[in-house]
Amino acid sequence: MIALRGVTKRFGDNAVLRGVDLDVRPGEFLVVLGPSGAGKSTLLRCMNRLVQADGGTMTIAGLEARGAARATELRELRRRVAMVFQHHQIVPRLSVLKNVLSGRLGTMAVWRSVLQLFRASDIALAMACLDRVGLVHKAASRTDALSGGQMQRVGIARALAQQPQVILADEPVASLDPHTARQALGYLKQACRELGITVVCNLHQVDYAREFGDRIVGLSQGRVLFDRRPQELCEAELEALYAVSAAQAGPQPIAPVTAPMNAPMKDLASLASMEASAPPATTAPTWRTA
Ligand SMILES: Nc1ncnc2c1ncn2[C@@H]1O[C@H](COP(=O)(O)OP(=O)(O)OP(=O)(O)O)[C@@H](O)[C@H]1O
Repeated sequence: MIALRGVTKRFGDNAVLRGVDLDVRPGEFLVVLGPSGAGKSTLLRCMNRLVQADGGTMTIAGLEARGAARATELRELRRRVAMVFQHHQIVPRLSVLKNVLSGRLGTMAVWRSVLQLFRASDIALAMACLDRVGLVHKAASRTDALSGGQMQRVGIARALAQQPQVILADEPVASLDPHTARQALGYLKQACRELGITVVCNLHQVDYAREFGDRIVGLSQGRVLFDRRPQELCEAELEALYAVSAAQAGPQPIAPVTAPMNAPMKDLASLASMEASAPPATTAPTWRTA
């Protein structure tokens, strides 16, 4: 489902990804562990083209990366690959249902999405996704009336509403208490098991990685340090993974992320325009239907 070969990315002098090779099978739940600054978020953003990789090849959900991306190819990628973010990126003033429905925008004509003319089948699907995360009873509530854990479940329901082949989850439980974190990861894992969705999930918590991951990859300084099944992962490898960052122990400024998905979304119309917009033309790879 996902095959990365020699993926590189640098920001100025900072070589963030230094030749990442990675294979993820369909329906697998892969956890990426690594110290702060290892390049975990950058890796996910390269995978769905929020950030342009400089080099290497990527095949994700049947789309192959070579050359510059066209808007239609990017739109197809965004349809097949959903994102779940640490801060959910949902629209607080909208209802829970409308937030989940925004996961359908990539499948709609732009004029329909601007007018928010959702089909009855989209609404039924969104309700089914809310049911999956135990939030049907909140469908009509304003999203800003929910708890952090519930908001993250809305984010997961929105990703599911996209009917994606792949979900990329970037530290989805970093702001949640242990109980709600396990609950959210449980819903993602369930999507893997029951719907066959492939999940790549960045985490900081080794315990959760062992509990939920089918495989755990350690990323350090932009390279894969290990690739293990949870039961194979040993303490020495974990120590090596985090020793690098301890040795570096200096302030590491996190530059502002320029990708639009990281900015708060104002309304569904802005979501629609995001879906339709292409990234700036660069020398980076394009997506082709395989
Ligand atoms: N848009 C950007 N412009 C410049 N540098 C960036 C940008 N995005 C990330 N970086 C840099 O890339 C490096 C890796 O950042 P990234 O967020 O991918 O790491 P991470 O492993 O996800 O860290 P964390 O666990 O703290 O989120 C950092 O040094 C960061 O400052």
